[in-house]
Amino acid sequence: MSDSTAKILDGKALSKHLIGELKERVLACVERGVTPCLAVVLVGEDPASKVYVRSKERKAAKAGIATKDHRMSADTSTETLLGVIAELNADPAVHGILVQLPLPEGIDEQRVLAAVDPAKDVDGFHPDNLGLLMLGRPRFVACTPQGCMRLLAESGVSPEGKRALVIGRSTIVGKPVAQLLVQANATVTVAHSRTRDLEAEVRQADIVVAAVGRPEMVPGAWIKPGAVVIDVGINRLEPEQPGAKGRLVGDVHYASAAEQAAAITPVPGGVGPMTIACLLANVVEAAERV
Ligand SMILES: NC(=O)C1=CN([C@@H]2O[C@H](COP(=O)(O)OP(=O)(O)OC[C@H]3O[C@@H](n4cnc5c(N)ncnc54)[C@H](OP(=O)(O)O)[C@@H]3O)[C@@H](O)[C@H]2O)C=CC1
Ligand SMILES: Nc1nc(=O)c2c([nH]1)NC[C@@H]1CN(c3ccc(C(=O)N[C@@H](CCC(=O)O)C(=O)O)cc3)C=[N+]21
Ligand SMILES: [Mg+2]
Repeated sequence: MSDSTAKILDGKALSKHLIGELKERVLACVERGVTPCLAVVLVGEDPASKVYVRSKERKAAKAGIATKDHRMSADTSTETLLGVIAELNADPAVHGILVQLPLPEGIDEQRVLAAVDPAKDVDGFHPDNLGLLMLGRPRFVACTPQGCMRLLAESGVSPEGKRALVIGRSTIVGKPVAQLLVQANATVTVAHSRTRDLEAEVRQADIVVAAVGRPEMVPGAWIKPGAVVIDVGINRLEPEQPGAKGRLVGDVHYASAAEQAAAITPVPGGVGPMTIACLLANVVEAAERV
C-alpha cells in the first residue's frame, strides 16, 4: 500500500518551460510593434501580496513582458480605484490588468472586478469571463485553476470518468477548477466548510484538488491509493525561531500523502509557479488579440 512511488508534479520546472515557450510569442508581438504589458494594481501593504507581485514582475521580465505597477494606499476609496481601472482600460499599451486580491476592507471587490475590461481580464475574474467558462466557451480562465489542470495533465491520469473532489468553493480557485474538471468529463464533488464527512469524500476520490488554506488538513491516510493530489494551499507555519521565516506547507500532509498517491504537487514548487506561468500566457494571448 505505501510504496512511496508518487510522481512529483514539478510546477517549478514546468512553469520555467512554459515561460520559456512564451518568449517566441512575445517576440512575434514585438515585431508587430506590440509589447505585451501587464498592469498590476496593488492596494494596501499586505506583505504576502507584495512578495507575490514582485515574483510575477520578475517572471514577466524573463519572458519579455512589460509590467506597470500601481501601488495605492490601504485607505484608497472604491471610486479612486475605479478611476485607475478606467485609465488602464483606456490605455492601448496595457493588455492585461490584475487587481491583487484580497483588497482592503471597505473596497467593493465585486464592483472593482466587474470594472476591468473583460478583454484585459487576465485573471479571469470578470463576470463575463466566469460566465463564458460556465458556458464551456472560455475566454480568460483563472490562472490557478488552469495551472491545476496543467499539472493534472502532467500526471498522465485522464480525468475522464474519474471521481474528482475539489475542497474549497472560492470564486478564484474552487468553483472554476470544479468547472474545468466537469468539462474534462470527471464526476465532480465540491466540499467546503459545511461538508459533513470530508474524510469519506476524500477516501473515494481519484483526483483531489485541495484549496482551503488550512495547513496539512488532509492527512495522507485519507488519500485513495493511486489518486492524484493537486495541493493549492499556501500556508506559512509559525517559525520555530523568532525572526525566522517559517515553512510553507499545503493543505495536504505531503509526506504521508506521497505514500498513497500516484502523483502529487509539492508546496512550494507546485501550483504556485504554474499560476504565474498561466497568468503570463493570458497576457500574451491578450496582446496577440490586438
Ligand atoms: N497556489 C496558488 O497559486 C494559489 C494558492 N491559493 C491558496 O489556496 C488556498 C485557498 O485559497 P482561496 O480559494 O482563495 O481561499 P478562500 O478562503 O476564499 O476559500 C477557502 C474555501 O475552503 C473552505 N473551507 C474552509 N474550511 C474548511 C474545512 N474545514 N473543510 C472543508 N472546506 C473548508 C471554505 O468553505 P466555505 O465556502 O464554506 O467558507 C472555502 O470555500 C489558500 O491557502 C491560498 O493561499 C490561492 C490562490 C492561488
Ligand atoms: N488577482 C489575483 N490573482 C491571483 O492569482 C492571486 C491573487 N490575486 N491574490 C493571491 C493569490 C495567491 N497566488 C499565488 C500565486 C503564486 C504563488 C507562488 O508562486 N508560490 C510559490 C512560493 C512563494 C513563496 O515562497 O512565498 C510556490 O508555491 O512555490 C503563490 C500564491 C495568486 N493569487
Ligand atoms: Mg502537497
